[in-house]
Amino acid sequence: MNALFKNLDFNTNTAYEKIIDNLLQDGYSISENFFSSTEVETLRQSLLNKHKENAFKKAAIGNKFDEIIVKSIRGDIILWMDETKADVFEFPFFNKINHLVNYLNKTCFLGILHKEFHYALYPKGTFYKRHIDTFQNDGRRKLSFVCYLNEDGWLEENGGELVLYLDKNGQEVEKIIYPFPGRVVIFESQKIEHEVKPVKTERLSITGWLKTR
Ligand SMILES: O=C(O)CCC(=O)C(=O)O
Ligand SMILES: [Fe+2]
Repeated sequence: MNALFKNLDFNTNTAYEKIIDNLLQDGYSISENFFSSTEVETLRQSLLNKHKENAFKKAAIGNKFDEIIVKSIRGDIILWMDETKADVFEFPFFNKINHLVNYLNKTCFLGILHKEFHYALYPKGTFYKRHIDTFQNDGRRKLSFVCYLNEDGWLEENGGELVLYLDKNGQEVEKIIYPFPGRVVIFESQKIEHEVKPVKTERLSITGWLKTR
């Protein structure tokens, strides 16, 4: 085997292959149990601990250096994560993300070089109006990633569904996705408009972006 192919030698991961197939076909993918219930529980605790320390800020429209708060557009509060300071709560999260990113880079030549993630908490009554993630003048965002950290037994009536606006042969189709714990949604940042419907119960998540150079 020559050096190039040796580098590409790795085990096929069926869950990741499904994500890739779905992304190529539909522009989005939904994975159930991407994170185990223990991992979700740990990350939820991490989020809630940091929230208790008042570390969360009102989310902004614009990138993280450009904080114009527009409540009529989004009402979540967020905290950017710092991988270099990841603690025992966050370590398994970044491990899994890096594993996925390596796989995507090896199999799809996506060239993901950067990533950014934040915790998000949507208090009761808040929402995030229809938008596209690259409106925040960050064209490097390739894939958007959301994982839900709500408690087991989250009900559809709690609201806060993510709606993806898809194009099916020139017709707009809505894909409704409930924020069930452990569920991960990945979609093409530059293509898919989406919104978070008003929540009736506090809604917890981590949102992030896989970015090219
Ligand atoms: O939490 C979600 O389901 C999506 C959040 C979102 O669209 C964003 O933060 O840009
Ligand atoms: Fe978004």
